[in-house]
Amino acid sequence: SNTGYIWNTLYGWTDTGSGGLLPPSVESLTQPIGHHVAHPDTKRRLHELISASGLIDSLEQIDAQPATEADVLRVHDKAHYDRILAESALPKGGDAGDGVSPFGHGGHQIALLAAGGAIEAVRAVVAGQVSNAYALINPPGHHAERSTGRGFCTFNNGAIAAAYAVEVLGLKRVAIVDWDVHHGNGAQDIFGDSAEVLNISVHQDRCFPSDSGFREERGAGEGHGYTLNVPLPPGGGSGAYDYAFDTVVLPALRAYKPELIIVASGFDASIMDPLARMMMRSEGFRGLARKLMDCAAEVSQGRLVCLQEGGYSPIYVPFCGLAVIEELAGVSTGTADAYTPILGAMGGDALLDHERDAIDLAAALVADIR
Ligand SMILES: O=C(CCC1CCCC1)NO
Ligand SMILES: [Zn+2]
Repeated sequence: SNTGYIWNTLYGWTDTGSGGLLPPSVESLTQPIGHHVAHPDTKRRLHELISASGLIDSLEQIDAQPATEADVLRVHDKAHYDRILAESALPKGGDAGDGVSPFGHGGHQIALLAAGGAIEAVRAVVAGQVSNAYALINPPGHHAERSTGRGFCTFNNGAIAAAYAVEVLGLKRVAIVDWDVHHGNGAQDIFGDSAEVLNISVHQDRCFPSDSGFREERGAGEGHGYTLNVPLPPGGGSGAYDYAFDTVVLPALRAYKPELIIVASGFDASIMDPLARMMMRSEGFRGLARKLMDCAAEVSQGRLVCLQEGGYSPIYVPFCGLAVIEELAGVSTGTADAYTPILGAMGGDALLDHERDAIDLAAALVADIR
């Protein structure tokens, strides 16, 4: 059993501009700054830790190929695709669609390479070339909707990969498990009326987008019941996430029996992340990966593909990612997370009553999955 790994130098060259989160503006006195929260250095540092720890020697490198227009148009409308290409041709590039998701000149090439990396990982896992895979792709995708990009996402990498698995590889049931701390609104928008893709999102309640991700959003028509949202109160750690996975995510996967599990793997639920208020540590993410691997072994012949989404702490994302990819590969490099003594002592891992109550309400929705 071997683990596929995707990285491309261009994923480290996305141009997130000179703002910290918003573009700099003299009018609003938002100063320019060296690193935008989504600066690609964070994900490049994860790649470098995978290399420096020696883990990379246990992984099978898979080469990303750019997604084609046809790949993108399975989930996005042509107007979105055409606008991204047009803005990418501008000297200073453009924006994915919400005004806070900049990309540089030629950025469409990197966005297509991210989507293509997701496709290649799914292709290799379904073909049995590797037993599971981690695609360290960038820019992320899970906020991108059919008609627009948003939340730093240009094309919905996970949705493009899921649609490829269904329409090209002929799979009948694909599950997307989104443990990024923000709501997986993109797959919900794209697959909301389909039972062929079960979309499960565990996220901080009303963090981003602040107006979606509620339990009541369950899909429509054929898709009713196949959108499953698990909003968590702020401040949750591994107690909340483990309980959410044990009582909602894993039972939903056992009921649905997907032929492939795609993970929208963001590390912005970590205690060090600037864009959310959860308290996960690297060992907590390792535990979620283990739970999904055990469930995949039961239901999807072990087929599990992790796609990088968010994660904004250049200090801590490397250790969260290393833990997950070590677990996928069944390898221990002996690289202890040096931050555990400090960050592990900050509390937040106990499951609190209000977290349990919120998760129990989502658990009731699993009954409608068949
Ligand atoms: O990591 C992300 C991006 C969230 C930010 C997008 C704008 C403000 C919050 N989504 O998963
Ligand atoms: Zn996120």
